[in-house]
Amino acid sequence: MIVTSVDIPGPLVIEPKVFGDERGFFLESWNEGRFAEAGLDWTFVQDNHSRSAKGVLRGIHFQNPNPQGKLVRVVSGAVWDVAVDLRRSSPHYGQWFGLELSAANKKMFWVPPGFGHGFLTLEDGTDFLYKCTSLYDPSAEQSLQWNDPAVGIDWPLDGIEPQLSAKDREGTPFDQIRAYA
Ligand SMILES: Cc1cn([C@H]2C[C@H](O)[C@@H](COP(=O)(O)OP(=O)(O)O[C@H]3O[C@H](C)C(=O)[C@H](O)[C@H]3O)O2)c(=O)[nH]c1=O
Repeated sequence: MIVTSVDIPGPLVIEPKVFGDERGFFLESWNEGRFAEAGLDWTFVQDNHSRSAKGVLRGIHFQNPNPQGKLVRVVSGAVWDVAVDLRRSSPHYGQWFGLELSAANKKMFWVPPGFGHGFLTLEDGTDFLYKCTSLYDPSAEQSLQWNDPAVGIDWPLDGIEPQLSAKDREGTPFDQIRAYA
C-alpha cells in the first residue's frame, strides 16, 4: 500500500496493493490493522454507493456539525474527485485538491473531516463507493457552490454543462457557508 500526501495537509492518496493473476485481481480496500500500521487509524460507521452517468457533478458536500471523513474509490468508470479545505483555522482555507479516481487506477482518496467533497464523472456507468466516519445527517448537510470563483475548482468539463441535483444547482457561495472552526 502506498500512501501519498497532497499539497494540502490532511487528504491522502492511497494506492492499495493489487494482486493480479490470470483470473483478474484482488485488493484489500479496507483493513483496520494494516491501515492503522500506516498511521491511518479510522473508524467507519457507514458505507455509501452512488452510480452516475458521464457529466454528473455531485457536491461540494459537507456536514457541519457531524463532519464526515470519507475514504472514497471508484470501482467502475472514472471521476475527477475534489476535496476543499473548509476549516477557517487552516492556512489552506478555501483551497482545493483534485485527482482522477478510476476503476483502472484503483486509487483511493481520504477526505478528512473538515473538508468538502465532490466529484465529476468522466465515464458513463461510474460506480462510486465510500466509507464514512460519521452517519448521514441531512440537517447538518451543506452544499458549497461547485463553481464559485472564490474557490476556483478546475473541473475537466471540456465544455459540457454538468448534470446537478436541485440542491447542488442552488449551492451556497463560499463566503456564506457555515464553515468549520
Ligand atoms: C448522502 C446520503 C444521501 N441519502 C439519500 C438522500 C437523498 O434522498 C438521496 C440522494 O442524496 P444526495 O443527492 O445528497 O446524494 P449525493 O449528491 O451523491 O451526495 C453525496 O455526494 C457527495 C459526493 C458526498 O461526498 C456526500 O457523501 C454526499 O452528499 O440519498 C442517504 O439516505 N444517505 C446518505 O448518506
